[in-house]
Amino acid sequence: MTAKLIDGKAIAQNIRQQVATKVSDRKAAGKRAPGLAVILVGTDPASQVYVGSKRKACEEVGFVSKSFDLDAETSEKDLLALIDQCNEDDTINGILVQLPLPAHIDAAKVLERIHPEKDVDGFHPYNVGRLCQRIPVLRPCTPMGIMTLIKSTGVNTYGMDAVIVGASNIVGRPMSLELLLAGCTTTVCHRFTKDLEAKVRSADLLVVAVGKPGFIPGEWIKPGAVVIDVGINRLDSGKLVGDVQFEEAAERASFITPVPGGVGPMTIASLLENTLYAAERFHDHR
Ligand SMILES: Nc1nc(=O)c2c([nH]1)NC[C@@H]1CN(c3ccc(C(=O)N[C@@H](CCC(=O)O)C(=O)O)cc3)C=[N+]21
Repeated sequence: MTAKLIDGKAIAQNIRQQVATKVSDRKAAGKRAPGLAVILVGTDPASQVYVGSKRKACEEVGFVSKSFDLDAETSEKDLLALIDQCNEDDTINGILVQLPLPAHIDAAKVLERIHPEKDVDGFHPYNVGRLCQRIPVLRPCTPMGIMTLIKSTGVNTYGMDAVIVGASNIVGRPMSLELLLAGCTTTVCHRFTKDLEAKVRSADLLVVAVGKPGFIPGEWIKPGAVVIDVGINRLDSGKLVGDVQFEEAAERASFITPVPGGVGPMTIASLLENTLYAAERFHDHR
């Protein structure tokens, strides 16, 4: 392997430590600990694991985490009422509704109900629009964490050709806005893209978020490229792998993220940063 590994786990741990220090300083100054409401609808085992690690991370840095576990049949109306209640609650600085939601609930409607100042996932159209117009406030957590990883490499992103594979609302689209803001020329690929191979081969910076194990062959990586793998796929063997064929890609890339221990831990670190930011910027008088 010739690429340098980007150690997301260590970088995330460092951010968590910095957030914890700021929280204890706030407490010493007589201010309230930031509060995060974590709302889970249903009992999807993967969602339960992710929500559990977010709650644990909150407590580790000294936040107050408020858990709302609703059963899978909860109506949209009841969920909206809970969000209204969290919007009103001065002890809550951030609201996270774990996705995916059950099919009978309109997720876009739910996310729009969260007050933009408490939208620590950065999914509200207001916050996406702010990022689009180069005046970000609360930024979507996974792309924000990826920007922190890219900065850690010291590479200059200005003028890079960036290719993003996957055009979801939670990763691919906001990722393209972040990279545009960082001076890249960005191409977003999706299921209708012609000649994906040629586009990937042209990438100085590649971000892959499709959720298919080994979807990008390692030979497609341009020598010296920076490779960010957002996929987390569990194989039947129990092994976790990304969307990029790691060993082959690592022979060609200059920097590459591992799975696990790459992008995943950064998503949670960004959530903590956003919650602290919301508390300081919008609710500091409390
Ligand atoms: N409203 C909302 N916000 C989210 O941020 C959100 C969501 N819904 N729904 C589900 C996805 C998934 N997600 C992850 C967070 C951390 C890891 C993580 O820490 N992964 C570790 C461990 C992987 C493992 O062992 O499973 C790693 O990659 O090293 C992964 C995935 C946040 N999500």
